[in-house]
Amino acid sequence: MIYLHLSPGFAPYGPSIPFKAFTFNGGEPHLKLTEELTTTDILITTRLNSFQDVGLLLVATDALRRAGAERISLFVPYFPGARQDRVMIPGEPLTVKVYADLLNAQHYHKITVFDPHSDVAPALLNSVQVIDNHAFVRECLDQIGDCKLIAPDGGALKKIYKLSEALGGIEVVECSKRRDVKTGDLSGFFVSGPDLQGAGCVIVDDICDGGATFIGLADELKKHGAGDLYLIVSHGIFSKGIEPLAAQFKKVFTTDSIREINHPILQQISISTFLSFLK
Ligand SMILES: O=P(O)(O)OC[C@H]1O[C@H](OP(=O)(O)OP(=O)(O)O)[C@H](O)[C@@H]1O
Repeated sequence: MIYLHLSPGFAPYGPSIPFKAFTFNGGEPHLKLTEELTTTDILITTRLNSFQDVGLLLVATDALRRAGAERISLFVPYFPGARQDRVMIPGEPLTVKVYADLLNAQHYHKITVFDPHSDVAPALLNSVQVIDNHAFVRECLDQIGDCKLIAPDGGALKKIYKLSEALGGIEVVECSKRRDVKTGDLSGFFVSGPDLQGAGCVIVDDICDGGATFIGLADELKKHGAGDLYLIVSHGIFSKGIEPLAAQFKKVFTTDSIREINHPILQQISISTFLSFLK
């Protein structure tokens, strides 16, 4: 197997098939393979953060097939549109299915995703492989030490209990929040259970976007007597930057699945660390 690393600097497991990518003046993505393929078994790695990224992936897949590739797999750790996995308001799209249909139409041998937001994307994809967040969280906890695992909302409960079991039964504290369907605003953070008595607390979740979920919950955890607070998120969008999180958390851990970002309280662990199956 050889790799085609479509996102520069991302997931460099081995040398990439050489190519030149550029955008035409009209905005269309374009790509040209600059050497003949030495094998027909290819793994494409890419971030898919925009339709431009998807466009490049589709033309790259076509170029590979025309150059003789027979078995093409895809590694896309952050699956796009994953949070629009249900239609809450009439008139909205089911975005996760739009992306899944586009990728399924490419007939990839296997599509590998990392810690998807819900079961919906994996259920929609043909030949999918899901990598859970266990190895990633274990590596972060090795640096944090004793702590309680915080499940930020009802949607995270199933995953966090599985994680706790995989990590030897770390105590889970269940929390909840309310998100307004129309505005997306958050309210009503709730921490269950007795006073936390200064215990270190680690919120584990799949995505940090603006961070309101975690900042609101951090306030509530402190009111419940939490000690040092940590945040572990598989996919760091950080659309409002790290600074608001820095006021609440001693350290934030994430991967480079979406982008690279530098901040003194942020530790980014390369996604490639957890992908032994690719070697
Ligand atoms: O950083 P933020 O902007 O606060 O967003 C992060 C939160 O958003 C996602 O959940 P979401 O609220 O969409 O969960 P749901 O799918 O259960 O509604 C994600 O799993 C986080 O919990």
